[in-house]
Amino acid sequence: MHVDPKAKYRPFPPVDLPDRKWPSATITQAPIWASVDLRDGNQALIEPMGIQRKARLYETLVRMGFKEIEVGFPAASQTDFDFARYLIENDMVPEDVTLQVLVQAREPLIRRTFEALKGCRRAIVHVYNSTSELQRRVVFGMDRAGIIDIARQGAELIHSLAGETDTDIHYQYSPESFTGTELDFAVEICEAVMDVFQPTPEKRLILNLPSTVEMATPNVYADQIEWFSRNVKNRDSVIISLHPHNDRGTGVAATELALMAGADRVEGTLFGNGERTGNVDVVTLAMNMFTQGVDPGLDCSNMPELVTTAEYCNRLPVHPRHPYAGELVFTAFSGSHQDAINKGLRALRQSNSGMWEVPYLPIDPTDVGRTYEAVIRINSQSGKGGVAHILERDHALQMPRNLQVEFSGVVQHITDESEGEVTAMQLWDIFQTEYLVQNPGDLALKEYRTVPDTHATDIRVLDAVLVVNGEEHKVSGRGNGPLDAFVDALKTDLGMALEVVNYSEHALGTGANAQAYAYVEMKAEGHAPMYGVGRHTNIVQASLNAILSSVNRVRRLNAAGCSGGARSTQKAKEDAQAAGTEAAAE
Ligand SMILES: CC(=O)SCCNC(=O)CCNC(=O)[C@H](O)C(C)(C)COP(=O)(O)OP(=O)(O)OC[C@H]1O[C@@H](n2cnc3c(N)ncnc32)[C@H](O)[C@@H]1OP(=O)(O)O
Ligand SMILES: CC(C)C(=O)C(=O)O
Repeated sequence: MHVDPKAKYRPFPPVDLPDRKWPSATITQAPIWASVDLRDGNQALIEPMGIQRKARLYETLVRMGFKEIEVGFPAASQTDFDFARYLIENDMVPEDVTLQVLVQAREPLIRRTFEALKGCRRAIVHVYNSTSELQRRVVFGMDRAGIIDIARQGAELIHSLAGETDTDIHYQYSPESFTGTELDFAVEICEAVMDVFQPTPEKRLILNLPSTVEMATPNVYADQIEWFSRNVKNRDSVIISLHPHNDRGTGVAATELALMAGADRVEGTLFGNGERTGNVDVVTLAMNMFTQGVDPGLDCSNMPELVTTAEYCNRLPVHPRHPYAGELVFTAFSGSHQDAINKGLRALRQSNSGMWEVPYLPIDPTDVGRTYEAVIRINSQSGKGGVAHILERDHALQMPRNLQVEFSGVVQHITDESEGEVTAMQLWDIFQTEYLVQNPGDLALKEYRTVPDTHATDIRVLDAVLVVNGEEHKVSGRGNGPLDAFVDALKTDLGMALEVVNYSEHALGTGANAQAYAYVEMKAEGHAPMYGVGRHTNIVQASLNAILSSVNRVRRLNAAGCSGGARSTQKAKEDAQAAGTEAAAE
């Protein structure tokens, strides 16, 4: 059924603020943060937290550096009441942390809230009532004056109870559904509440302007906040607080623009848990500041622990793509990204500027307690850079470029067929199978010796014993060095034209037992150049092994009836078996 959106929804009217200032502002300092995980986050859960889960989350919030924490709605549920008591009676509120509690502007609920706070050193009592045109009409059936009366009466009772307690009470008022409230009315009702609480620059009233439902583009929220901030009286006696939700998926953007518009404080939750699409995600906000060089004043350096705690307490998962926190957000599967990351990380190691500059990695994963290990992962979208990165990282291989190209073709063939990921361990297995491990029918070098040629001073003779399928035979060749002589010996033995196209080597570690790797690119008759890789404590033997590795790969292809360049040995065998040939046989 087609729904005509024009017939059902109307556009949000713009705010009349032609000289708006916020578009030119930048965020240069962190706001006052208030966590509402234990209240707004909790009230939206399928299974609300009990005391034990609340306590675990509370302790995490304190460790992160939150100084204001809304711990519940004590008049609404016994658990929330008991939790406030638990924190107070067990002296779990650090000197610099203030507990905040929410209450509707209703007398019995307010009285019960003050009971929950008995013995608390300092607290923020947060009172709210809905002010939007829609709620006035359909929920409360009241005009503006009636709604102001609810707020004023609630504030008066709170003010009077605050005078009777030893707790240092701070006040917070929310014109709930602020984004759906006419701005002049929002100012009017807030000023009515200010008249009751009489805030001063020394003891400011928190005016929390919630985007209870996100109803418009983020710039509209910023306009609303700038308009309010300019028009409310005694601006220096109020703290303008944001409480954004995320219905349009732009809660973070709206918050950032509203901070540019002059807000002082932000209420939100870890990873954006909360009603419907959630409250604004304070972790993303904090990390967005961090990555602009602004200290957010919230410690997110152990992100895995924050994720584990949030998932445990909320019994909801954090999405693998969640900014800064998701399992996959520091991972690249695609080839060109891997290549750029690999080059960026190398350039970073060589630079000493200290500035983070790696393509596709907006932040250093170690800043949030993640490692580089999982940055590059391999599937069919991956290229040579990623493959080379993992083999260098885990096995210190310095693969020449052509070998990278060749081997990534082998890997891609496998990942294309499996449609899955190849782990770092599997990648190493594939590499070993392709280049380092003996297959049935492969030639192995048992021993060799070189002696100077009696006829020419610059020529050496190499005699070697090769083993194939357990049987030994001798080969001999001449050349201007051991490699050359070994290739000569193999040409004669196999009756095959062979030529070394490229050669490189490197040591792995230092000392007498250090291994060396040799990489030899060989051209065999009827085949594209193919690499061989050899490993040994003796560099000459490593090179000879590399030559044999390449020759063996050619022989496997020949046995499978194939010619060409990089192909998986496994695949060649499968093809051969399918064709009724015994690939591995001599
Ligand atoms: C946007 C937000 O997140 S606001 C926070 C919302 N959180 C919660 O609601 C979770 C906890 N709430 C509760 O457990 C319950 O709603 C309670 C215990 C607080 C109240 O329960 P009940 O007394 O059964 O009231 P219920 O919530 O069903 O009804 C609301 C009544 O309070 C009135 N009301 C609602 N909000 C307010 C308010 N902020 N101030 C004054 N009156 C209010 C409504 O108009 C309605 O009045 P009516 O009975 O005359 O129609
Ligand atoms: C009580 C208020 C601040 C609230 O939770 C909201 O508007 O979302």
